[in-house]
Amino acid sequence: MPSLLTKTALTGFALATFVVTKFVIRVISARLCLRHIPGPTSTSLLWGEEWNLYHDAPGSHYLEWHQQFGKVVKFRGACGHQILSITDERAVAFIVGEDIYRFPKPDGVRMWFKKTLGEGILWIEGKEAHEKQRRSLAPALTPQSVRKFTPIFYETSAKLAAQWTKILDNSDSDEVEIEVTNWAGRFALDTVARAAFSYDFDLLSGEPNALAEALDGLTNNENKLSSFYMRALFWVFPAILSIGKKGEMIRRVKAELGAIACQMWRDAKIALNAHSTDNDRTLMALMLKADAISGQQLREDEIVSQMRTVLSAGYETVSAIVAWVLYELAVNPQLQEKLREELSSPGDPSLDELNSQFPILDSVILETLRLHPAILENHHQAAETISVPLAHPIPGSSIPQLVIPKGTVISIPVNVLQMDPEIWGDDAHLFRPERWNNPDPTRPKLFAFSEGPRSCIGKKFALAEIKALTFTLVQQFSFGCSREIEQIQSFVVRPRIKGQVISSLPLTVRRV
Ligand code: HEM
Repeated sequence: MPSLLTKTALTGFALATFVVTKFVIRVISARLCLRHIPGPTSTSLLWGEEWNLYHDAPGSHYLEWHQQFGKVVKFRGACGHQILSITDERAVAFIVGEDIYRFPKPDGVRMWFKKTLGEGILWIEGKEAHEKQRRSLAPALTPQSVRKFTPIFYETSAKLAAQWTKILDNSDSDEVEIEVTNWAGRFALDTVARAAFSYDFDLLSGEPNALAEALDGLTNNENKLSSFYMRALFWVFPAILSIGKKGEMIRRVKAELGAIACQMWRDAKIALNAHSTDNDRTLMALMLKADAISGQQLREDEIVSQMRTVLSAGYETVSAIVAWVLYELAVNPQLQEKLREELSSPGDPSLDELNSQFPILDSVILETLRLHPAILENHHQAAETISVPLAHPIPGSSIPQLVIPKGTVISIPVNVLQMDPEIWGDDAHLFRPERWNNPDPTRPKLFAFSEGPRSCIGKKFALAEIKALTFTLVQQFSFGCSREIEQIQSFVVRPRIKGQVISSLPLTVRRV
């Protein structure tokens, strides 16, 4: 008679064999299903293409592959897992459109958001749960709400300009070199925190701030080996996000941001209960008000996760785009002069004026978003085996469809979509804001904010604050660049001096 121990061991063994067999069958059938998809041969058994994707110019391999293999490309990630890179316009519209909930974020990406921000809108999946969170955030980011935040955008812009004036005043020269990415980050975090819940990190006073440094350290990879391991492996082993120094940093930032958000939530709640209208200018108060009206009543932890998410989503992206706008103006002096002429009207324009009266400003920002998308890849994972329609059949086939097996990770490379010569012309790789004058209405839109039900909910907020800052800075300063600058892949795509490790953008700044 087998003992209880033997029985348990046999059951365990049978279970493990079942799980492993199921996994192997799934991997083999996925491989068979995708065997006709072209792509590069793997350069590393262990890392697949991750090493090259991480270390070479951001997005450069996606550009090469799609030029060579067409609009659907298969490549390997770490530990042999298969990734599909898709730029076919019909397939992309299908994946990010109404079917988005069948293509959730990959497990590793969700784990990252959960660990750093909590169970907010960037983490949540499922139509009903996501729509609930989106509905509660939406009233705080409507054009009317953004109008209420516009004075904050000008105040933080003026603070930044005052700091640069001080630097110039303290210099013997009428031209100084300023490291712009650091100031852009301070501007973006101060702005979003003030708009979100009237919290002033006061980073624009120029003093060091431990939380801001931790937040930056969390996502600024700066090509460290540890950041590479994390990026390469979290797809297959999401638990890697809990270990080591980075894991510790993740926990600390989450706790500190949570403490601030908690306090602000309580203050906003007191103001709401007292029917005070003073607080109506913050994103959190607008959210609470909308919830009270709808009777939805979000819990404290839900609101706190959402506030962390808003801070994080609105910080790095805006900071990167501000840096790239100033860089493009610095290396295009004639355009910078034309823009200065356009922005020469006195006083701060209203939001409506900012959005309607400055076509050069508009085109500079759109062209920057096109050539320097902050979020380079939009990642998804097929929740089930799904047949996706294609505009262009896979080479060698006539079937305008692609069957994507359950579990396959999908990457939509934004730079390839936004630099496709068939759409943007032979000069697609050049910064040419004029292409936005009278654009062809049939031309696909930018993908920098994504599209569909999960597209960026803060787009109008982001555009307004970037416009207000550009307006303020270009009126007061002129910019030049004497260094060779390249892109570096961090959480977002940042600038750095060519050949250096750390992200930075030193620009020469003068008063006008
Ligand atoms: C230039 C600046 C910005 C860019 C380029 C940008 C880009 C994006 C992109 C590409 C997504 C989709 C992400 C995905 O599908 O994985 C996204 C989502 C999101 N963004 Fe932004 N963003 C910017 C600024 C902001 C700001 C300022 C806020 C808040 C005030 C914000 C809040 C959000 C939120 C909450 C989501 C999640 C939406 C959802 O899942 O329904 N973003 N953003």
